[in-house]
Amino acid sequence: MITMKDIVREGHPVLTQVAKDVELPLNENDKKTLEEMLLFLKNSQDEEIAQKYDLRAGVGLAAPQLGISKRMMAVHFQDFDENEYSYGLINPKIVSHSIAQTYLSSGEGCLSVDREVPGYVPRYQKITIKATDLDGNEVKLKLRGYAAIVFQHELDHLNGVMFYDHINKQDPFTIPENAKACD
Ligand SMILES: OCN(O)CCCc1ccccc1
Ligand code: NI
Repeated sequence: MITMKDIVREGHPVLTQVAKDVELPLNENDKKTLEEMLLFLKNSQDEEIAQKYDLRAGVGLAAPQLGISKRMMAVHFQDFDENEYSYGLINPKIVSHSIAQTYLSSGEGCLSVDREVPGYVPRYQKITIKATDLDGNEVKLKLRGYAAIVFQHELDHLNGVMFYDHINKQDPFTIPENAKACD
């Protein structure tokens, strides 16, 4: 099972590389990795398992965070309206997005960053994503608010972008242009 020792931390070059497309159909190895990533997220949100294995709770994970520079990501979370999102996605891409932006007033963190980096992280308020899921099906997801934020955080990892790259250097808490807080 994946534990925190498998997660690379900032400074590792894989986190700033652009990950490569995954060959389809998914080979057994990539499929197993993506299933393990989804299981890690579920484990990290289970109080007992997280405590037993000292897991930091995560709502998403991208393959580069395991040192695997491939365009695969997993998400497992409920948004503020209790919609459930639990996916292993391959070669995800944003096919459209709003002009309007959003951000979490609490800022963001990252399992690959062992420090607080304060500041608002501006993100598109609405995005439409196309990807292939673990069963090999084409999925098209229309996301907004918190769900849009989580998916964009993971997609950034596939492009070697960290959440703090978006924080305004002059004033980390300046309200991003045409943005409304998500929470
Ligand atoms: O890449 C996943 N990760 O480092 C875990 C935290 C994910 C995350 C945290 C705050 C807002 C959006 C997404
Ligand atoms: Ni992250």
